[in-house]
Amino acid sequence: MISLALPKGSLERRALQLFAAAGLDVRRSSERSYRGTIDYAGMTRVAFYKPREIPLVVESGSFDLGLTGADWVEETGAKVEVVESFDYSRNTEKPWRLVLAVPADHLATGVGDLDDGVRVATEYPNIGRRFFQTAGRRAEVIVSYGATEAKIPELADALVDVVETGHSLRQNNLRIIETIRTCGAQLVANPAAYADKGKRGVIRNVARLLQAAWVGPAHVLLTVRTSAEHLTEVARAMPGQSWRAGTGLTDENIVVLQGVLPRRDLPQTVDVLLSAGALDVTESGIGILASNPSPA
Ligand SMILES: Nc1ncnc2c1ncn2[C@@H]1O[C@H](COP(=O)(O)OP(=O)(O)OP(=O)(O)O)[C@@H](O)[C@H]1O
Ligand SMILES: O=P(O)(O)OC[C@H]1O[C@H](OP(=O)(O)OP(=O)(O)O)[C@H](O)[C@@H]1O
Repeated sequence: MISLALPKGSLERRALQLFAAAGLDVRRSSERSYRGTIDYAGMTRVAFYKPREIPLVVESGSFDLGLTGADWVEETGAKVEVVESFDYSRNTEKPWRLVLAVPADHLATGVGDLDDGVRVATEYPNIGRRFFQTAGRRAEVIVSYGATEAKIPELADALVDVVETGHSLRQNNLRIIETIRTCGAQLVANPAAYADKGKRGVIRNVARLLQAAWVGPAHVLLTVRTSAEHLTEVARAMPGQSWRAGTGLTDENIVVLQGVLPRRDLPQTVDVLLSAGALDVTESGIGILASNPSPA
């Protein structure tokens, strides 16, 4: 029922990990195969495309759903529904940026310091032009097909490009003077498919599974044992999303509590629980964390 375009290249490895973590393993004969399958009811066709093409093939209806970069959604101006966002980049679990950069020894500290007619190399001519228009500066946009840093100084004076770690800019002696926007990976849907009741259901379920697999590992499950005597204080120290899991195997006086909390809060919460009188605290990793927005 649903066809899916997955990103080839920079966004591919983490996309495949995320789909696998959600139980939506993508099977294909080899990494060079651009067709795959996902064993999930309603997912009929899976293909790999360049992220820059995905917004357009989703807009046209060639695919119902696609995972691409927010930069290409904006650059193409494709009419698609953004269903979910995931802030990862090629190498990190953080969003990347589109920036304006100049040679390190340039005196400019912002776009306003660049001369009218400045030559700007970019793979994002629409975003680049709009940025200069909004800044009230006239720029000559030079379309680049990659290795954009190399265009300076022969073809361009500045560039608008993707920055993740900043390594490429440093290696080419360039310096950021403006951040144009931050970008993450986006799950986008064809508007007609999203309006169709059956397809929308599958799209929403896939998005929910991916989101659950995205947030799950950032959380932990705590299992806490306490004596009935310390229950009130220990329960108070439990995370917001907690429940009573049972009593001790042989000792009715032992209460077992469980709760979910962000992994970053773990050290502090363990300290507080033990100080409140907990007998022990066990932490387990979480794969999927799925919940209804408003539980009954
Ligand atoms: N470190 C990074 N370098 C390049 N692109 C990145 C990085 N992190 C995230 N991205 C995003 O990955 C996507 C790359 O898509 P694009 O269609 O431009 O393919 P590409 O230029 O051939 O690059 P690649 O094949 O390496 O993915 C873009 O949305 C881009 O912003
Ligand atoms: O900040 P960084 O971590 O260095 O990542 C950003 C760099 O990676 C991308 O280039 P890519 O390797 O995809 O080659 P390309 O320039 O030919 O697109 C992008 O165009 C930047 O050059």
